[in-house]
Amino acid sequence: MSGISPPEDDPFDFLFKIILIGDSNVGKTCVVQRFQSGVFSDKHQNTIGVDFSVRSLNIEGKKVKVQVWDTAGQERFRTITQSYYRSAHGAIIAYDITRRQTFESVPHWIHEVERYGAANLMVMLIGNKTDLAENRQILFEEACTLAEKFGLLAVLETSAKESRNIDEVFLLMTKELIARNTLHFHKDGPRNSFALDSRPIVAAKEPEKNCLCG
Ligand SMILES: Nc1nc2c(ncn2[C@@H]2O[C@H](COP(=O)(O)OP(=O)(O)OP(=O)(O)O)[C@@H](O)[C@H]2O)c(=O)[nH]1
Repeated sequence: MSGISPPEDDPFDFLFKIILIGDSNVGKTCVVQRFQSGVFSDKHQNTIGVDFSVRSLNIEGKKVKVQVWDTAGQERFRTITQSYYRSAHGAIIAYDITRRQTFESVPHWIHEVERYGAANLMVMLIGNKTDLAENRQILFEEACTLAEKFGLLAVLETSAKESRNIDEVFLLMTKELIARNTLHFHKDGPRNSFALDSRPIVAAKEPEKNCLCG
């Protein structure tokens, strides 16, 4: 476990905790590293327990602090990682588009979230490693069907290696969290406001690889 708490004198309008879960080796740590510092490393080291990182975003004039909890996918750390679900506002479940087994685990991760997370925890699905498209085993449409079945917020396909859709994942989640936490700003309700606000962000880079559910 590593990381530091954000300084208390660093002001922000919103603080959101997002937990990243999914099978081992799907690329969770690489996604977080790409989001936090813009780098990708081929050197692989399995996460031990949970790693913490933070990044500040400016969204529509609001300073948003995003804390990301990168969890170990390995079974032996399950008890530790489960204890982090409760305080999360959002969960991102990751699978590897080149390994069907990691996609078949997604319902298991959804059940974990339902079991250990808060009742209103927002859940998104990401299919990582799109740079390995020639080895693809899961169609994007399959992921959308699954996400709709379980009422997830959205599905995005990403590549930590090629920096595809990484910021978009966190922006999408964060914007929805802001919308849900500022209901009084949105006379049409959070869902409508969110759809209007967030679609262009995702569509800008990978129009065919995002699906907003619900
Ligand atoms: N080609 C490709 N490889 C990736 C990508 N993201 C991660 N990898 C590789 O996949 C392997 C696993 O990445 P990690 O980020 O450590 O996986 P993890 O899901 O955090 O694994 P655990 O810590 O065990 O849960 C590493 O060898 C990475 O270099 C990607 O977008 N494309």
